[in-house]
Amino acid sequence: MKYTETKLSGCFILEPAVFEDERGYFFESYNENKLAEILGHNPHFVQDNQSKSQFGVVRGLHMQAGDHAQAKLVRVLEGSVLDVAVDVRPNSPTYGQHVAVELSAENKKQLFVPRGFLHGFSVLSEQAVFSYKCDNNYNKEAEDGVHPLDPQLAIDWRIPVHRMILSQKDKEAQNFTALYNKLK
Ligand SMILES: Cc1cn([C@H]2C[C@H](O)[C@@H](COP(=O)(O)OP(=O)(O)O[C@H]3O[C@@H](C)C(=O)[C@@H](O)[C@H]3O)O2)c(=O)[nH]c1=O
Repeated sequence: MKYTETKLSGCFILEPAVFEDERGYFFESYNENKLAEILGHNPHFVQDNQSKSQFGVVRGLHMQAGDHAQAKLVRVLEGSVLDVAVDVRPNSPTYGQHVAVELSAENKKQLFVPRGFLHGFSVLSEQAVFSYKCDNNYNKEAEDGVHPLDPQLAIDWRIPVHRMILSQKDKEAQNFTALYNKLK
């Protein structure tokens, strides 16, 4: 497995070794020991999620607060997405910075998003099936987020604004300053 730490400490791009032969391919989509070696700690994943979305969908930016914070190991089973992680760890030197990585069924890349990050993705292909592991359970009351088009974050989702499809919750999400004031 190849891996690269992004400019945001603890946030890693993983590239599993893919074995191809006349039947197709094989790869380890998750290996606890290898991941623990890369991260230097062993996240205990307790929930797997899967969603399907059409072109232009932007899901995010989401997080769960406090004791309900979640680290996520994310990948794409069908299509391609631009996956975005924003560092909102209060004392982090890269606070407010983000990384954006194209994840696809084709490139089989994964992103490990630590606790204390906002996370979201946009769908670049006609459809995309997105899959992720979480190290803490879903808790509706602990959900928090920031509008994906927040001007301070200035994320290029690589989708024309008039084609973006957002949930009602995401359309109504607070701005980055409001989250900052809550977390500080
Ligand atoms: C996230 C989640 C949602 N749900 C329910 C609540 C709601 O009725 C329905 C759809 O939820 P949402 O609109 O929040 O789904 P979605 O916008 O896909 O939310 C997800 O976005 C990505 C970017 C993330 O990082 C995830 O952690 C999660 O926040 O599914 C669960 O039952 N369990 C869960 O873990």
